[in-house]
Amino acid sequence: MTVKDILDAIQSPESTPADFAALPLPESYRAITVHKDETEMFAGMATRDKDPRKSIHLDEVPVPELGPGEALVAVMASSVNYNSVWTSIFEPLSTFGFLERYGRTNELAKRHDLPYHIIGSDLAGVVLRTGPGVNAWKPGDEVVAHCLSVELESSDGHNDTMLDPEQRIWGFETNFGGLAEIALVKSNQLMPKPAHLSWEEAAAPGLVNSTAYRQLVSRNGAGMKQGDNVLIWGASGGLGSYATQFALAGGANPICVVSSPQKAEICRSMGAEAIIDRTAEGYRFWKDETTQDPKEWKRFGKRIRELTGGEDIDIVFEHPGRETFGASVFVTRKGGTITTCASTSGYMHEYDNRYLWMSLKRIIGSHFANYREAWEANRLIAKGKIHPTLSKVYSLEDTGQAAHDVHRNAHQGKVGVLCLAPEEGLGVRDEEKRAQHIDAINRFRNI
Ligand SMILES: C/C=C/C(=O)SCCNC(=O)CCNC(=O)[C@H](O)C(C)(C)COP(=O)(O)OP(=O)(O)OC[C@H]1O[C@@H](n2cnc3c(N)ncnc32)[C@H](O)[C@@H]1OP(=O)(O)O
Ligand SMILES: NC(=O)C1=CN([C@@H]2O[C@H](COP(=O)(O)OP(=O)(O)OC[C@H]3O[C@@H](n4cnc5c(N)ncnc54)[C@H](OP(=O)(O)O)[C@@H]3O)[C@@H](O)[C@H]2O)C=CC1
Repeated sequence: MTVKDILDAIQSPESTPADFAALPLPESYRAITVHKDETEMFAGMATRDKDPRKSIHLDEVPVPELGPGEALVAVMASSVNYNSVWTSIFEPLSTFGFLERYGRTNELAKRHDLPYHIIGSDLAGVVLRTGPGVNAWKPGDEVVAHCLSVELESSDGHNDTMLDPEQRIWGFETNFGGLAEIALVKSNQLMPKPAHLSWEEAAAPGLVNSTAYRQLVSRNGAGMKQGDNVLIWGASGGLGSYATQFALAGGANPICVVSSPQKAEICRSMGAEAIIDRTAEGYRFWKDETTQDPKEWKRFGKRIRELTGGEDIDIVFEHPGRETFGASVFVTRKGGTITTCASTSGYMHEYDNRYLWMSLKRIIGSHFANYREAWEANRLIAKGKIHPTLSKVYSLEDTGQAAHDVHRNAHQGKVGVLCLAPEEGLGVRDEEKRAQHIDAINRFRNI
């Protein structure tokens, strides 16, 4: 039995759940990994020069043992998230520390502590096997998986599953991730695959869409409302391309920040009107490595007022971090919210706290999404209210190049990876709904 037999079953319209259940599992499969004995390979290099193509490998690995409440999924497609870039450059920490820590928690979790880390936090595919106690899913189900892995043995996470003390991001803080032909997930990560999308389109939104949903829309995040002015950094990037759609769909007014005319054009085609090209306008929020320039914050704020008819920002959708955070706090209106989920340009932020307390602003930390938020975010994709922003699609072999593109900010929207799927465009089950949304689905393709 090989993965080829699994693919044949998936591609045959006659396959039944019983056929999938009867398929023997292969002994091994191909997976994208980083290696524990290479964690020092970039020591001393500048972040920008660390090259994921050197640290990312395609290996043949054994199929992991299946535990209670878990599922093995045949992965048709996955996508590149920035967390895989962080893993591949071993910043801010080597992710092997996460696997070791997880491995110490219980007997079954020891499986995750290996000398290789199979990365990837998105997938679209087909359930192969479910472990004891799984009733909601069965072999043959077409699924996507969100990346929240929780144990839920502590009451801390019972109201909001992101608050579980054993909260981990699958494929980043756990092993057996989605950039592979087979993945191991907890069955509570599974959600129905949107029927009008191909495998690679369905695999693209998961992580960033759910994150943007919590950070911007959910009451656990900024709780955006109609008419809000929302400043969106990287508005055509992974997170930003979904934040922009949520702002537009929710009756808010996105002020999109991008770094090229081409990216400005994509935002315009999504329906945004207020767009700032940060490269063309040359903002330099830092005079040097240690000194910010409040005059530049003001110039940026003035530009926002020009675009909004004199209004300031209700919500900042933050993730660049150190480079932009001082400006983000400054341009927020009295009582407004800065919501942050990352620090791509540096995590030691500096801002003028007088503008925060005197104007009663709030900073909200946000991370991925709880079970329910991830489900709601996927539901919006399935309903055709929010669309994938897939631009380019790579083969599993070329994942290193795909991660390199994202690291260098040479990509648009989301970058997809074909795992078992032999070509793009497969897996669409609802052609009628697809036809209704085809322009939006293809908006980011091949740009
Ligand atoms: C969905 C996608 C998401 C993304 O893409 S996010 C971007 C990628 N992710 C990242 O870059 C995040 C990477 N993660 C990290 O950098 C680290 O993960 C953290 C900095 C978040 C945490 O580091 P840690 O080493 O896990 O935690 P500590 O708090 O620095 O150290 C743990 C020790 O500190 C003790 N401690 C914790 N809180 C307190 C306290 N309040 N008072 C005193 N001690 C405390 C603990 O007990 C423990 O101790 P003991 O080492 O002895 O076991
Ligand atoms: N905590 C969480 O749950 C999550 C955190 N993240 C983190 O969020 C960050 C962004 O992820 P994602 O959106 O997928 O990445 P992308 O690279 O796809 O998009 C980020 C965009 O931000 C803009 N940007 C990058 N650097 C700067 C800068 N110095 N100043 C201003 N704008 C900048 C760029 O757009 P442009 O050049 O057009 O301005 C870029 O396209 C990563 O660090 C990631 O790890 C992501 C998802 C979930």
